[in-house]
Amino acid sequence: MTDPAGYPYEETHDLRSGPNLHESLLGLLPFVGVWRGTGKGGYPGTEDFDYAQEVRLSHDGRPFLAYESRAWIIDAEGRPVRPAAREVGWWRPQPDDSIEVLLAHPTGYVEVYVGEIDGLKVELSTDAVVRTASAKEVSANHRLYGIVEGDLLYAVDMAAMGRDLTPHLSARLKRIAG
Ligand code: HEM
Repeated sequence: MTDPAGYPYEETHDLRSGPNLHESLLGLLPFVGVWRGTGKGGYPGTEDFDYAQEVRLSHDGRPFLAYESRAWIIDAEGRPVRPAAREVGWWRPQPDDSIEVLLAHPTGYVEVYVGEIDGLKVELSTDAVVRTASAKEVSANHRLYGIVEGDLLYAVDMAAMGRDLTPHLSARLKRIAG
């Protein structure tokens, strides 16, 4: 029995169950799911690092995807060292294959991206990065996501601490559900 006080609508990362995918999300269908894998990161002046990450892209039948990501630093054997970046937000595809993405971070940033969906590729550039007074200086980010051999690959370039866009992250994630 459902909890009478619970939220009454279903959300899913699995296209075989739950509400029908809104037709405006058809171009993003290959991205819907739960993904897990590892990546490498770095930035000038900081030590390179390895990380693991889980990303969930889900929908509730409306014309946007819910996006959640949790990452953690790993050692050379893949063991967790400490929790790292989290981000949550929304992917909002538009009728002309452009896309608007909003992301919020616990490190004090809110980002608005604009970009393009091109087949199995989504390319995003920040239109605005707003940060709290205590956050480090980040002025722009660029992200490229792609489905390659069924995996979710991405790379992030970041303009921070007075630098232009410079590689910060790249990862390959495998579908673990959906
Ligand atoms: C998978 C996601 C991410 C991971 C695992 C990650 C991890 C790291 C690590 C380990 C560092 C080195 C210094 C430190 O430990 O603080 C770092 C630096 C930094 N990261 Fe990330 N990060 C991620 C995503 C992001 C995102 C999305 C942003 C911005 C919106 C960001 C902004 C920064 C900044 C500003 C620095 C400092 C650079 C400097 O001091 O020169 N990171 N990150």
